[in-house]
Amino acid sequence: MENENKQRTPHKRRVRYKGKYPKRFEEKYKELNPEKYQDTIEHVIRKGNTPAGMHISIMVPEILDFLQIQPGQTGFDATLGYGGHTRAMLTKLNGHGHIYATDVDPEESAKTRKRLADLGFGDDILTIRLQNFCTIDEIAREAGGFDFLLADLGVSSMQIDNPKRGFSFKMDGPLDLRLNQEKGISAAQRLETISRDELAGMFYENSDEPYSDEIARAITDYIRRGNHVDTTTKLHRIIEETLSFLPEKDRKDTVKKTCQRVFQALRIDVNNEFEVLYEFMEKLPDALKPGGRAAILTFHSGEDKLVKKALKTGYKAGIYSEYSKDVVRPSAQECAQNPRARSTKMRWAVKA
Ligand SMILES: C[S@@+](CC[C@H](N)C(=O)[O-])C[C@H]1O[C@@H](n2cnc3c(N)ncnc32)[C@H](O)[C@@H]1O
Repeated sequence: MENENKQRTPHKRRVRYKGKYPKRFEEKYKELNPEKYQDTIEHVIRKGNTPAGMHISIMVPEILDFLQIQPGQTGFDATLGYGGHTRAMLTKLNGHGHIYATDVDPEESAKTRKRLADLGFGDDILTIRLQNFCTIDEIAREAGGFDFLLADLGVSSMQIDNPKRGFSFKMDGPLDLRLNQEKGISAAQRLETISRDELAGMFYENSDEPYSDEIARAITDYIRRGNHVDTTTKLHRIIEETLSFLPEKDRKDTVKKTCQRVFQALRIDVNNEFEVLYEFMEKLPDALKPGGRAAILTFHSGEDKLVKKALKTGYKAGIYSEYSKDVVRPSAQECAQNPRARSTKMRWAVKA
């Protein structure tokens, strides 16, 4: 009875705990300032993640071991990115020699140029060009040929993690996928004009997508009804709906893998990745000095097949004295620490 007489206090809902880590890319103020918040960065890396605005370079010891860089040599880093490999190679030069580096991303390469200059790697030892690596012949002419060369293909973590670039289906953003947002057309624009058959062919040829036809049909039907596939979320949803016929137990995983393949196929297309890689591999032998060493990291089977074939053909023609008959893979420990290393394959060749 006593209880009934007690005045009821209205139940107050507890405020939901939002967690102490910022979740949105723009809020990651500590991670986005790696030089300032070193301990936060180390903590994120120890947990097996890549801090926002940063890229963890892959297979650094294996690359350095193969390239055998000596002070006084001239090298080429075809894919500057965050500059981690460039920095490691510069350190091997010990203040003597020169590295030329290219990247097509104006936003990230400007940041990397500053970061490396702040570390003491200025124009005297490092030349950075906002240029496609398929112009390797021009740069080799200027440099007088290369003793060592690295190409770490694909995209950097900074590009993947920045929702404004549209590389990841996991974050909402414009469906762009260009490495240089100042040139060419975005993936969204490409989808506006491409035919259904060509789109299905693109998904199949660039990424071996098993549901190429179904997804191409769903996208082109959606556009024909007057809609635009202009965000990562819209494309993700279309893929999800297209695969809704799958048994529930397999669906989530298949949708994820399909998204990865479809986004990759579009990225390859809007950046002409196979065309420029083919041109680069054709020009590579003439860019190397006799005895010059080249290492190439690939991240999917299309790239790897192209690189493997070019090196094998060059070896058979006597252009290379040695080449990697088997791929070199990152260690299990590296893959555990950096999951983005898992799909990496390294191939190499030595100019005769
Ligand atoms: C995997 S990241 C390189 C990361 C770098 N090795 C590091 O340690 O930070 C690949 C980079 O290559 C650039 N890239 C891709 N294709 C290119 C091309 N055809 N020409 C020049 N740069 C390219 C991308 O913009 C990206 O910055």
